[in-house]
Amino acid sequence: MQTIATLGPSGTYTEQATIQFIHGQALQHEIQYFSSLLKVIDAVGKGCQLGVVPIENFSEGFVSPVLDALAQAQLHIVAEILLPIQFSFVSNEADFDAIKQIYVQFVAKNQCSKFLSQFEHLGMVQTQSNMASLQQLQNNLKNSAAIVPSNAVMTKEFSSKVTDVGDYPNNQTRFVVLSADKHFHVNELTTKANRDGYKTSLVISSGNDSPGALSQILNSFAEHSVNLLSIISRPTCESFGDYWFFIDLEGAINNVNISDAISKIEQDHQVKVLGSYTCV
Ligand SMILES: O=C(O)C(=O)C[C@]1(C(=O)O)C=C[C@@H](O)C=C1
Repeated sequence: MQTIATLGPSGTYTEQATIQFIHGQALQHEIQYFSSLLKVIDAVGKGCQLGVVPIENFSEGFVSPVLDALAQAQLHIVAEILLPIQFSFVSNEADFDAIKQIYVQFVAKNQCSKFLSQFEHLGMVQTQSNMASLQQLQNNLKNSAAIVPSNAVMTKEFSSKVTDVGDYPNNQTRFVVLSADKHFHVNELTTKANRDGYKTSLVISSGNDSPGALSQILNSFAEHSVNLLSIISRPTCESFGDYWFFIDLEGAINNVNISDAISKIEQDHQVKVLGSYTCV
């Protein structure tokens, strides 16, 4: 049976996105759990045919370790999934003064920064996944608390529960489905393709540091009437001043304006197409 890699233990938002994808596409894939997002990415095309990872949170921005891994990996984004995210704070200490440590996933931490600011003086134990935060709390209940997905805990499981501790009420995270095979078929009849349209994600190397390098890239898109949805830079970690530009464009790669703009940019820069996909 084919497998799809996701972030474990079971109960993460990434698993929820994975299940939504499997059901929406009527796939028979078995879910395989990994303890970190990098391990999920690493498994795609090796043990697992597909993988799902979060790429951007509505307030926190892009998930940097995922971008960095995608710049290097030979993988393709074949679909995107958007999920509402809500966190709760749970503990068996009724008195908050008794809490000495809080387990929280590294991306979730910044999505709950206002609520967590009252515990600034405490040790935050950063975890790799929201369900790892819950498991660590269950293994070490005394003087501890955790930030967990609201739907992961029963109402009476902990004596203290504060629901909806995120900074923004309409918090959302965007997840991407990765495949080693760029022709992996996503069934568009079951997608919202017609409503939301295609998006194309690129990684462009900044190349030789020269005046106007970035504006040259942006001008190529403007000249071809291509709408940019987002742009973010990440260090390549090869030398100072060397960056990857991650760019999301509105439209599919087979749109002639997009392919012409990319061909022009390729004259001076290395361009990698991460994928052309819709929200499913
Ligand atoms: O899937 C989960 O529950 C995770 O722990 C991962 C993750 C992420 O890294 O973005 C997923 C969604 C939320 O934005 C916070 C955490």
